Amino acid sequence: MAATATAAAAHTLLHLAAPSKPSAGPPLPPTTLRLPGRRLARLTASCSSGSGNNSAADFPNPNGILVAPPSAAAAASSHIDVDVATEADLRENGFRSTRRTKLVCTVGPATCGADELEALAVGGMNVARVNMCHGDREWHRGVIRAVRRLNEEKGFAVAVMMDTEGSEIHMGDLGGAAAAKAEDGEIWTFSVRSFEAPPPERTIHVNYEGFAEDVRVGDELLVDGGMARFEVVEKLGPDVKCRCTDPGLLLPRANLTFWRDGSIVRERNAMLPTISSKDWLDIDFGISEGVDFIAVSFVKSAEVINHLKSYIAARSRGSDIAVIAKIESIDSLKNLEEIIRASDGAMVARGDMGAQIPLEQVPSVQQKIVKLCRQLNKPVIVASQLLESMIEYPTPTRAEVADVSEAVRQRADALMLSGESAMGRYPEKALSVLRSVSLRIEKWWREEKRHEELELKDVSSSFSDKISEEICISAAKMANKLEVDAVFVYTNTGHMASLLSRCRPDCPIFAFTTSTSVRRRLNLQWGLIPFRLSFSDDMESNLNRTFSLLKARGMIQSGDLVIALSDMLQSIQVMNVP
Ligand SMILES: Nc1ncnc2c1ncn2[C@@H]1O[C@H](COP(=O)(O)OP(=O)(O)OP(=O)(O)O)[C@@H](O)[C@H]1O
Ligand SMILES: CC(=O)C(=O)O
Ligand SMILES: [K+]
Ligand SMILES: [Mg+2]
Repeated sequence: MAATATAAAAHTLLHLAAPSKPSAGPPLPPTTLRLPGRRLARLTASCSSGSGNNSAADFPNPNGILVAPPSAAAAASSHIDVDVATEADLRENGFRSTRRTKLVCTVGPATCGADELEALAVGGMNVARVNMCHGDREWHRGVIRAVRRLNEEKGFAVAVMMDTEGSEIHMGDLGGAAAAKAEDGEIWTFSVRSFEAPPPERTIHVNYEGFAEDVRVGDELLVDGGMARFEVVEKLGPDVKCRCTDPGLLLPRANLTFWRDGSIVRERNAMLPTISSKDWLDIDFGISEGVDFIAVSFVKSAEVINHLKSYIAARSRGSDIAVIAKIESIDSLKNLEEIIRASDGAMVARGDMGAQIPLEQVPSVQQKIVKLCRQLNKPVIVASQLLESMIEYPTPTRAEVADVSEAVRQRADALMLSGESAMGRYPEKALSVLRSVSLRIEKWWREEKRHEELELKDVSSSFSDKISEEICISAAKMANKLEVDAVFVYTNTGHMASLLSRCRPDCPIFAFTTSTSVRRRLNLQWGLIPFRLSFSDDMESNLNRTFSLLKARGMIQSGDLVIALSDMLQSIQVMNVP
């Protein structure tokens, strides 16, 4: 095999040495890539020049190697698409120390500029989230396109997630104000009337028509699950007068719940649709902008997920958008398993969840959802308030670091920043805290050789899928016992890569796929390093080509021990890189 590998390497290198564009530039020494920092940004900034407005134009990556655009399938045989942030991580830290936990950043006013987005990508953002609760479609379009441009021009593979607004009860947008402060004893008016901006003083619009009818004098009104509390003192037609009993900050479009005798009141509001008419328009927008994930807020049942999935299948003609169920309401907890089975992944949306169940139940619910998702082979994101204090301060609290550590220790696929990256003062610092805490806990876990005693139940329904599942379980065991450097998986749909990720092996998983969109979606899953590469069903030649391409970029070395799997052949091989 060594002989063929050398021949293949020579063949491929010939291609690399003769790029079709003179602009490829001289190769840069690998040591010029450093994470974190702005250096990479400046280095790659020149890459965009000359690509004009042709988004599919070839461009040299920082290593001087020509990288194929997604559409250049014919020319792709000697190309491999690698995320520049991951490549730098691999070069700097080696296989064993790459980060396994994925990072999602909510993009907002603090991070929507091209430079800020690039800084997040350099800092390890795997998925950019836009929240349709805030901003208008034009704003979101700008962000989605900026992320795409970053990927095309600078070699990142950041996926885009659109999060629906949902139709739970919430306040209006405060007429443009960033926040309002409610003080103890003040009387505020919550009204279903619409107001010209700015609304009268101490007046809040409520989006739910039935609000004034459903509440009763004496009810307790909670803003964002307890950021501020009010007691209903008087009802006057569409207006409800409330006295502030727990002072706090009111943020635009904050969630509202009302409580009676210690229980949350869910009368007609329980009948609100999960996907409102505005959400459907947003979903159409997301489909046309080609987002990778749609996260559905306030999911109540599996039915709504199935409905959305068939809508997407009919609308998006082949391009696959993954549907993530946000677990944040009492109903979603009641129907948890069927919802997760129907979805392509789940989010533990602790913000609203904490407003619907007692706070002390949130940690155990989180653990339960993370475990269930792992069993059902669905990626899971732990979200909200991970580093809340970093909205204002440059360092996290000890408790926040402990919370992040716990989510990493539970081996959630991904962690998410909300306000910290959307409107906080230190988005890059917050991301770097997630990154360093993830790396540290993952390392500690490996050093302690803690392979948790999670007995993985069968997930596959077809016999062929069962074979893939068993291969992945065996490969992960072998990888741990033989202490291999990486598992390579050649996968068309990404399924075998996710089955491997589910086993949470000690080494990273290099997932090779022919599809740009599959590659972006795999970016949400634990331990996967997705590459785009065209390959055949001849594993010998796939491996030789991959080895020489990765070696040429300094990402692997002769002698590295690798296990290789393929979902076409359902094969498993163990070998040293020649
Ligand atoms: N596109 C945006 N424009 C303006 N502000 C935004 C935007 N996205 C997020 N924010 C701000 O960041 C805060 C946190 O974002 P986050 O996405 O967690 O929203 P949220 O209102 O808590 O809703 P959700 O329950 O869907 O997470 C928001 O309350 C809002 O103030
Ligand atoms: C993320 C989200 O929607 C929540 O925590 O409520
Ligand atoms: K939302
Ligand atoms: Mg929410």
